[in-house]
Amino acid sequence: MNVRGPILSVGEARTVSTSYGDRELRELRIRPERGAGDPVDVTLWGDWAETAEHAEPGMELLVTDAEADEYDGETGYATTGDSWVVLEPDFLVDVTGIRSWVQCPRMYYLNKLSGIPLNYPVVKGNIVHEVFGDLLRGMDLEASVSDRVAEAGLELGLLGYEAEEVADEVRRNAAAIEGWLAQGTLTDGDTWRSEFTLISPTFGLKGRADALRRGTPVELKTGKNTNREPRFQDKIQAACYALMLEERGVDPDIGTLLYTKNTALDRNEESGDLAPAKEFPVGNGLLKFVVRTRNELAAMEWRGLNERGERPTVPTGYEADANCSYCFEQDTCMVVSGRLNQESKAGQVGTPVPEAERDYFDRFYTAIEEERRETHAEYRKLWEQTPAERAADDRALIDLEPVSRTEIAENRWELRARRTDDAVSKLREGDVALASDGDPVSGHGELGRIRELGDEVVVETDEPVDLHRLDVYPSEISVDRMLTALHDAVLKGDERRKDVIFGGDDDEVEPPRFRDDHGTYIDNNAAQNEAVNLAVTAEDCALIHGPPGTGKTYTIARTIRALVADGNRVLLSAFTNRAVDNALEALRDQGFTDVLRVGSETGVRDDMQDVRLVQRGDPNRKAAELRNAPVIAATTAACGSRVLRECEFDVAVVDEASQLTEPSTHAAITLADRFVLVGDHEQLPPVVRAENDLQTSLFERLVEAYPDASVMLDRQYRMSQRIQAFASTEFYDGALRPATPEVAGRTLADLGVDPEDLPAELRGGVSVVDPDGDRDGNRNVREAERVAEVVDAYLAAGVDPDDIGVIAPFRAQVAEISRRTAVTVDTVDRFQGSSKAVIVVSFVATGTLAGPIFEDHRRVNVALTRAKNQLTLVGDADALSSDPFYTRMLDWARR
Ligand SMILES: Nc1ncnc2c1ncn2[C@@H]1O[C@H](COP(=O)(O)OP(=O)(O)OP(=O)(O)O)[C@@H](O)[C@H]1O
Repeated sequence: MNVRGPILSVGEARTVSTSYGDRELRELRIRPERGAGDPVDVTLWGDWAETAEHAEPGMELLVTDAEADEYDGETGYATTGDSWVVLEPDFLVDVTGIRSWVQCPRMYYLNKLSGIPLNYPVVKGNIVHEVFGDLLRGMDLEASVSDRVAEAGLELGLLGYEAEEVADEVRRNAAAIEGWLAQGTLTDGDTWRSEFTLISPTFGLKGRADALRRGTPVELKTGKNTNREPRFQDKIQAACYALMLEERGVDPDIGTLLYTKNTALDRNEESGDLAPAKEFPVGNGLLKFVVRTRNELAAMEWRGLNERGERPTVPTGYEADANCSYCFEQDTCMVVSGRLNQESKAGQVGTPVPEAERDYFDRFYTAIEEERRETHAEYRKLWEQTPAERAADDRALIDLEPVSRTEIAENRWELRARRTDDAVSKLREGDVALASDGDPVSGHGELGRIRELGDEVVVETDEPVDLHRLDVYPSEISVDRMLTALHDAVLKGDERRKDVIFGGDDDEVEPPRFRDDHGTYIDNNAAQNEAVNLAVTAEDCALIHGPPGTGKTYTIARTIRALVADGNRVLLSAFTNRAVDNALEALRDQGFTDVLRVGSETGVRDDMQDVRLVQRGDPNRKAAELRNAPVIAATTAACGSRVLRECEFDVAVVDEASQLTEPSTHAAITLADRFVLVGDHEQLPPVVRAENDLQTSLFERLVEAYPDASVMLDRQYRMSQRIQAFASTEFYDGALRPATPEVAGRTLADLGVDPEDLPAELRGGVSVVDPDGDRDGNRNVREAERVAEVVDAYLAAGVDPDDIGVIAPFRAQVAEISRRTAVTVDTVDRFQGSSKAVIVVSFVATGTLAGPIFEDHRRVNVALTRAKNQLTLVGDADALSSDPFYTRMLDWARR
């Protein structure tokens, strides 16, 4: 049986004599049934006693195949020969993390902080891996090499490599693979799968195996190893995959390491074992070692968050017996130790960063790790929820019927499947999701990008899957990128800028500075002109606060033109692809076209594909394209990629900055000398799961700290006077006004509608409809029907369907309404940044206002400021009047 629960206490190590001789043991007291049961003792025998050394009260313990024993009338549990002991099973460790941990725990920490840099061994390694996959799929070696080298054109170019020299080297590495594949090591009966994603709920592990051969793991290493045995850390990596395969009921007794550089040497050389493939037995002892190592790592991560000392616990390097003088990471290790004043075996160089910066680093390091835990909790739902529960939770589309799997350009696969119901989900076109054969955890799952989400679902993946189910994928990549951005901001950032952002060590922080030369850039809007001036003259940073429809995008485009005219190279970034593309469109409208868009084909809007940087091609040409563009446009997520981390800019202009966490903002602004943040902290805040410092954007903090460095755009080009009044008073101190009389006077009549054709309650610019019905969970069916009737009335009066939008607080209600109308229905989050002539808002609440409807007032602000001509609120007036804010809203709407 399995025993699982939080640890209450950890006993001392003891040695007892048994019939098998002396044995170590350690007792832990835990609360079983995940904390719900009465405390029991669990005895960890033998090597598992070592895991108990890392255990602490509060951590979660899992013992599989435990046996129950009675002692003094109390039931206790003990490990058996079949048991696995897992600490913090909910913490998902990546296999590559375990690999670096066994080399040196500090290396694990450094890799986490600095991410994967752009260097030749990494890029070449990737190419060889891709070629390996191609060879397994039966592709011709030459065709694969030239194809894969071309695909890496941009990265190679940035590193100063020519295609031919790389192709030669890859060919030599690939020859080892091909030779091995042909050697007869493989019989016809060999079944292969390349690139296989594995997740382990029991062991708290995840990773992607290079290949599986007859169910056993094969790992490819682009190095040389002339020893008989595979390298220890390489074995551990393969053993991790073996462990995860074992959990799926396969029993992989061997692992294979393929060292591709081995045949690059003369095969007749006497010294060393030059066979590229090295097999090793995967015994139970090795698997247990892997689990104990993972436990050690998970325990360190737990202490980092739960032992609140002065600084988070991080590895020092003394945990391992690695020799620092042989380590490639020695310099990095010493610099990080020196700058952050961390203890480390390698020693320290340099002077520590100021106290305020170290505190900032520690505070955000912890906040990001908390967010990682929340991401893992999302992950867990993949196996803790049944498919039906996940579908009901909007996290998966299930019961898809596969239609086709087609190999398409760039070695990708197009998977098509038919939907068998009209269920809604959080999934959207352009999202990365987990495509699977129905079971993403123990079946076959691949990450892919959603291309279409109609009656047919179309997903693009690297490997083919029978598409039966599509799940929201709780990626850790944004967490990882926040960490590297934090690292870069604190360790590499410019001193003056760091003073502005982190406050320096003095109480007296010198505010951002500006040059003193005012110009006229926009002549019909004083605040916009002031904003461009701030941005152009900023020596550190400028902050542009733009309420709804005030011309943020227009101002950004004008700013970028002015900056480029002054000889600056500009990075244009935003939280979403949509905002990046909107800004590019505004630039185009203003006659400026010299931009390069960095992003994936599916992420970038169709009409911006012509300026998208295609990474495939001649290295020199590709690198020059990136280096010479005066304006580069990419999402902040892309700014954390290894390609953009290599780029430098004079100015970074970041839109939607109020929706970005501080570390995500750093990802863009550390690439530039100066920065301009544009946003509105009265609209949607950063989307994070943890409740901590990540919830406040850098934009908001700086606007409050440096009011003189910010300007608020106060003329809006969207809403009629009637519609904007409430938002202006509630959120912008009454300062928001319509930009022109034409905007102020917008009505339904502008849409060619005769108001007389509408019921009285649907006219007048702003109106309220009070439906009957009851809230049932997150939906109100009667209200959904009423909303559909309202929409029909507008359609009948002649409003174009494209001019109407419906906003609801919950996806369940969005689904109810969508079933009843063909116009766009969505949640607030999906509506931010867009507008419609007519907006209908469904509030769902009935009776009392139990539970948040639009979670916070900033969401209501977004909902109420999307309409240009007519805004109709549908909601239970009694419920709404129970809250002062909504009472004021009703008063305004009924005026
Ligand atoms: N100074 C201006 N003169 C004329 N038109 C303008 C000016 N500023 C903005 N506009 C127009 O107003 C409309 C809204 O501007 P824009 O899209 O830039 O607003 P936004 O603040 O980015 O909107 P959102 O709140 O959706 O982010 C656009 O059609 C734009 O061309």
